[in-house]
Amino acid sequence: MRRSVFKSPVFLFSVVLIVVLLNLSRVTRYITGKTIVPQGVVIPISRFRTTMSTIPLDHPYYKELEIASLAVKRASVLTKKLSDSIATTQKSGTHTKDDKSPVTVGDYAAQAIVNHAIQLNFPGDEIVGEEDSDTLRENTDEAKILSAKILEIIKEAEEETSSYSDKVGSLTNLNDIFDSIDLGTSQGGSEGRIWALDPIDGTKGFLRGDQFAVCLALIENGKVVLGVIGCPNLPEIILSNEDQTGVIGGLYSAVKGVGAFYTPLFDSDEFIPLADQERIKMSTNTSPASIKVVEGVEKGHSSHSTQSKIKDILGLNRDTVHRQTINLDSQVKYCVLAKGQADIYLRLPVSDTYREKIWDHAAGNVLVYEAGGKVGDITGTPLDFGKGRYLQSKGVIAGNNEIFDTVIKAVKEVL
Ligand SMILES: Nc1ncnc2c1ncn2[C@@H]1O[C@H](COP(=O)(O)O)[C@@H](OP(=O)(O)O)[C@H]1O
Ligand SMILES: [Mg+2]
Ligand SMILES: [Mg+2]
Ligand SMILES: [Mg+2]
Repeated sequence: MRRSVFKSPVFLFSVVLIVVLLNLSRVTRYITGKTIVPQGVVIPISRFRTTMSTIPLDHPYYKELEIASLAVKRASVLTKKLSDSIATTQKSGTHTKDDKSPVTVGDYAAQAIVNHAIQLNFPGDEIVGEEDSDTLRENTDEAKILSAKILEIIKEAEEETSSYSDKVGSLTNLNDIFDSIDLGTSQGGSEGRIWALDPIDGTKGFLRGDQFAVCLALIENGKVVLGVIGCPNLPEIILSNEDQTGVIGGLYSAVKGVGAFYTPLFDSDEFIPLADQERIKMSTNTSPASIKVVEGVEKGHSSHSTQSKIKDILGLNRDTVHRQTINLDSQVKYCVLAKGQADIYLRLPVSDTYREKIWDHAAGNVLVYEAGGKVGDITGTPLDFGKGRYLQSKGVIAGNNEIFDTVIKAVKEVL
């Protein structure tokens, strides 16, 4: 009997050869750990994955995102260490500013690190930063103690994150540190590229050992186009004030037109491209029985009594409202919202004259919009980041797209 052509060695060899050729890139990757793309260029696997994903490597602001993420990560490593030994920071590392608000060695050191990275990579850009070095340059014992501590903690953080020094640089003496802090004096405005930096947002939370965030945004011609928020103490899952679990430390990023993303903050000592991060989305919940509201902790920063009235009008039950309210310091509130773990953020003004600072909201703003939500002032008007160092509006309200208008209606009813 004639042997079937399908069983001939030549045929079987040809089939194996075709399969191998079709999977050449996989086979090469298996053997060498590298990937060969058709042009014969060898690139690392993580970059290959990014190229193949829906988010291209050449997405807008890729380099800005990489530098911002590394700088925020280094500042987060530094502030997390201080936060874990908060008793020492409280005692000798804190100064009270003229407006009676606290500033710590962590705020100064984080601002120096991030400003330095921006200047090194984007020397033509301006920076609106919260802090300045005036107090540190004074000839006092307090200034000397604070400055020595700042130099020490910056050196420590740089050593721990030395793998990214080629990208974000390093600071080795106090003069350079003071000059770097003072790069943050831009008056803001509606033209050009301006970074907004809050080196520690929620300093009061930081000093309690609670939530705080390192917040950096890029504003272009008055519009926020990129935001990176390092949340060193934030658990991955926030269900209520009592129920919070999962990995501690999150990095939240958004690029206008690309999306909003989450990745653990301390897992990796390199920049994770967005394609390898988790895309995050706002909720669509509008049910009064299950919606969650995020608010600040400090009663001096937002009116908790006005917020209670708004929750009443929205139909939250008085017996369960405490379980539906999550109190968190800093811009971590925007992160929890963007991740779909809460539906509304209420920040009702305590005074008629207070104007919010752009660095307190810029990064969170683009994060919420890119996750599919809205942010406005108490009238629902979008926040204008092109008016200088301050917003010229009152309060902040944010929510998912479905609920936002209803919340604004309730706010108007109460005010
Ligand atoms: N009267 C006030 N109303 C609203 N925000 C205020 C305020 N006084 C201070 N803040 C701001 O509230 C921020 C903290 O927000 P939250 O209360 O949501 O944690 C502070 O940021 P810093 O901690 O960076 O100084 C500070 O800028
Ligand atoms: Mg402050
Ligand atoms: Mg702040
Ligand atoms: Mg701050």
